[in-house]
Amino acid sequence: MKTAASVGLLGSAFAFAEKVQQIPQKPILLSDSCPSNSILYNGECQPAILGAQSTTENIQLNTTITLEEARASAQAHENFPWTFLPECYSNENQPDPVCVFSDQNFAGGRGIFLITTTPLAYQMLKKPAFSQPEALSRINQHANPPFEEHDFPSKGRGLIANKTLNRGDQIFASTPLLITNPASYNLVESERLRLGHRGVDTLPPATKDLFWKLLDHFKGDPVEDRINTNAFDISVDNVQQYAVMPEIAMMNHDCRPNAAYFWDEDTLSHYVHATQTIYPGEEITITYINNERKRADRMKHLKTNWGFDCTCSSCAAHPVFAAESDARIQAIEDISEALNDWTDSSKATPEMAELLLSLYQQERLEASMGVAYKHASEVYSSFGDRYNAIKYAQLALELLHLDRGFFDVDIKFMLAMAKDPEQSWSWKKRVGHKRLEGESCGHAH
Ligand SMILES: C[S@@+](CC[C@H](N)C(=O)[O-])C[C@H]1O[C@@H](n2cnc3c(N)ncnc32)[C@H](O)[C@@H]1O
Repeated sequence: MKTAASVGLLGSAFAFAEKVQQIPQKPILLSDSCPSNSILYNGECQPAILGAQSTTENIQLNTTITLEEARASAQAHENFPWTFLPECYSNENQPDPVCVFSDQNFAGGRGIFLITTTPLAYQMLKKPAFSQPEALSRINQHANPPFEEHDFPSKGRGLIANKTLNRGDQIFASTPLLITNPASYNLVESERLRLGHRGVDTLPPATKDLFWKLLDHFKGDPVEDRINTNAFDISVDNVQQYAVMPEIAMMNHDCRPNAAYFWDEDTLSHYVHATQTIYPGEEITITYINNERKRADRMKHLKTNWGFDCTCSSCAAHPVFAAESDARIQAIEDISEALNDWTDSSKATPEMAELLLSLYQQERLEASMGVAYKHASEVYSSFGDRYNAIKYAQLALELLHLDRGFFDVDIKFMLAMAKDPEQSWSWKKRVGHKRLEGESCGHAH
């Protein structure tokens, strides 16, 4: 199940933008030992920003310089990490300036721009994605993709498989064209938009084309609209941000998807893998939402946050089938809760976990089954059943990796479980618990 902290399509940022108050500015002040408009980097004060002090009515654009001048200024400073002198804005609501930092050399020349504060931008430079270019050797390999673009009448462009994909096959792994910090919504709208436009202007030409090819669903400002339609919710150093990867932005939503994605903070990359067999001609889909909820709730969420009427098969199902599906979703929630009960009065049994797995499969929720396998592994462990605990830990590991990435905490637990269930905190925790009549014994075998 996707949590609030995991990656997901943006949507909510659009709603958030509407609520932000726009208030007058304050002069930019930087808080290190360097003079204003500079930053301590590599032991030297370097020009960090090209400042513009704002007012609600009027941005003082006369303080800005052309892109070529910004490039020349950046080049004039040895070891300056950005291709252009960053442009920044601040105000009372956002005293820490928000700037556009652009690096055209990032990811072998694909480029990237960050709209964020100076400390966070420089923090990002420490990631292997920036500091060890070889960390990206498996990323952005988009030659001979296993899919083709296709136009769907009800939902626009999407991707269809052009070869059989098996569970675990990588569909792509991409770095973002841009990462933007929600703090930018504290700026007055015209400044926020200006940073976005400036950022796009700084991208290398081929990457800029990828940006302009993106869908603008809401038909507002052309840059912000493309960000709102296509951005994913990501986390960098525990700060929630939004990122646009043009490849995954071509994938449509399905409440019962056949692919899953995760964000890897070290490589600043977004991975997409098949979670089941996908045959040539089938659309490759992801979910934009937590899809373990009832149909009306899913449809409302997609309409409110993404502005579209979901047309996937589980949204379009006959009311009778939709009601059966909703009942299974309710059962998934109830059983998961029962399996999570580790008190002495817990009613959890391995049979319950088997039912949970069956419900996930019946609901075609394979992409998020990792958590169900984890429940199964733990409940078998709690009754001292070593081999079933290992079997389900192995299955959990595969699916959790595909859905949550390399460093998820449950992955660590399942790795340990697969190795030695006897060392798990859950081992034999429920041995001796009463099981319902007709069920097999609750003792270790
Ligand atoms: C990230 S884009 C996906 C690619 C998009 N179809 C395109 O042509 O570029 C998200 C947009 O695709 C459309 N879309 C995605 N999934 C859909 C679905 N299941 N039903 C209807 N529209 C969908 C909506 O317009 C949504 O705002």
